[in-house]
Amino acid sequence: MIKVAPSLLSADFSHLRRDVERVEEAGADYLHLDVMDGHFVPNITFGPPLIAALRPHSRLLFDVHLMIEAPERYIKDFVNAGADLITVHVEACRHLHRTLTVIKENGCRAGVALNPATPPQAVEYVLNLVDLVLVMSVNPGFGGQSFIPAVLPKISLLRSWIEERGLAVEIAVDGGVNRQTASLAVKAGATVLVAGTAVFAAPDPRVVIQEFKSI
Ligand SMILES: O=C(CO)[C@@H](O)[C@H](O)COP(=O)(O)O
Ligand SMILES: [Fe+2]
Repeated sequence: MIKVAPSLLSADFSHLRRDVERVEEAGADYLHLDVMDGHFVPNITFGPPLIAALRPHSRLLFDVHLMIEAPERYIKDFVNAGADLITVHVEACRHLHRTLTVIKENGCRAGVALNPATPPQAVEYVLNLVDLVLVMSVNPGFGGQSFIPAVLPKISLLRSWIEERGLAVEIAVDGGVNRQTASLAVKAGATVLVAGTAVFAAPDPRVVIQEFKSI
């Protein structure tokens, strides 16, 4: 069954609680929280206080996508804020194995993200440590960009490694996910669809979420 993770980046920032409740009622599985620091990516969003403020109002799995340099400095803050899954970028971690271990030791699920130009081999030796691999299908930093189809073979290769090793690792695809690209990503082996614009700009998010879940 495909899981859907609406990205809060495309919500109405003056009505965040309302929008979170809306996607939860519409059948979302995760709430995808894009944290950006203005260094790793050219944009700044929000941090632990906002996540902590939303936490009491939702039972969704809080999926925190850290687009920040040296994320190991902030793992505890995001755990305390209520993250259930913390995903770090392979490009932002000097000691990826250690950072993923720290996330797990803090009782959180661990994810690792790959930019479009990063080869899948970059996560080959940590696949046994993670719960999720996040394949970026846009260059991170902004919502509303177009899906880069060149990442599809990367999803397929990761899926084959996961199957060969008998691991229970989700593959999420993030960026430019809409009706067409969602099908391509699922065919390639993705099991989690992150979507901002497609969900929050839709007249009825429920229709989109249910469509994605039934692919
Ligand atoms: O991490 C990111 C962007 O860096 C994503 O989570 C986007 O927020 C997805 O937005 P859409 O491409 O679906 O509008
Ligand atoms: Fe994201």
